[in-house]
Amino acid sequence: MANELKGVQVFAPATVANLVCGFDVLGMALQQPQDVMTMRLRKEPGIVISHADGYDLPVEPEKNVAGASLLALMEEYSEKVGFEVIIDKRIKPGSGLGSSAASSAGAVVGANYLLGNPFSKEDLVRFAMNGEKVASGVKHADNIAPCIYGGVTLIQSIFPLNIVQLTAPPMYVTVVHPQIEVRTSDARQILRKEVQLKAAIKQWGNIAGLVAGFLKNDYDLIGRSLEDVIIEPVRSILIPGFDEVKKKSKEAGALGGGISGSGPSIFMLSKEEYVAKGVEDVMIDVYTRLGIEFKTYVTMINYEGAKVVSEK
Ligand SMILES: Nc1ncnc2c1ncn2[C@@H]1O[C@H](COP(=O)(O)OP(=O)(O)O)[C@@H](O)[C@H]1O
Ligand SMILES: N[C@@H](CCOP(=O)(O)O)C(=O)O
Repeated sequence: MANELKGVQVFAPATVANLVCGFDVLGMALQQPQDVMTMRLRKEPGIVISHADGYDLPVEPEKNVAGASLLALMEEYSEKVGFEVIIDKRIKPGSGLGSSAASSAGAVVGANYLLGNPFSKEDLVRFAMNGEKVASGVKHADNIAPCIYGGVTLIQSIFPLNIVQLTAPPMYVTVVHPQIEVRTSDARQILRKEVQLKAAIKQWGNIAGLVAGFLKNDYDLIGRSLEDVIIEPVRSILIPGFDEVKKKSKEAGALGGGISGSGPSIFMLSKEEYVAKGVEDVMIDVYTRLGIEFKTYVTMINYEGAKVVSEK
């Protein structure tokens, strides 16, 4: 039964997908930045979307990732319903911080709450994957899953969907977002479709090592496993300053890191806050010298995920 609520405000976190070696299967939710969405039930069926963020994004439901996700949810809901969605994006589209996932996930989390929570988190991931299809042409779940579940997630299988929520020790995440746009669809287009067996062996060893490091709270193992021999060599050429940021961040004590999602954002993991702040200084120095506009964040893993923060 739908809640007799006027409306809700939803926070949906940025996410770091891939986590270096786990292309399309690993992802982590961040405490900052977050998208803010205001949603309410409409008496008439249908979806009305507006943006309060100045981004020139489509508002036709089937062209906006939030709308596409809500359409999937409405198809499975037992009654005809309608939603109004006001999106205030704090995660810039094309950032590599799961902008499309935040809008998709926030929309279905808010809708589910307004309907009295009839759907499971796994259902919500399935619905929100329709938003990723609009954004990048592919129904990947490695941003959506951590955005909805929080923390760190593993997509063991996409079809059928099997999400494994991992434990992970507290870590600082330093992010630099060079203000250039790298669309996920483009960053997928340039990838080779086949890999060498030698590279595959190294990659799946790193994925297993990274997952084991998270589960064992083993920071050294996490650091040693943050290596990508398949995707990063191809995509890093799209990101000016990448190699220098990576090298100098490690020298500053970071555990490791790499491209956030499909880029251009770069993330680095650190055990201590002072190291995370030193890594931020490295990032500021590199992009100031390159003369490229950028934003930085020093944040932590968000163990909660997208949530309704207030009722209107
Ligand atoms: N509500 C929305 N939020 C973010 N992106 C959207 C939204 N609706 C449509 N899009 C499209 O999705 C693309 C952003 O997806 P993507 O390139 O994956 O960015 P990110 O890497 O930040 O997730 C943009 O090009 C934009 O046109
Ligand atoms: N696995 C995807 C992740 C895209 O993340 P985003 O934050 O750039 O949307 C990919 O690498 O293509």
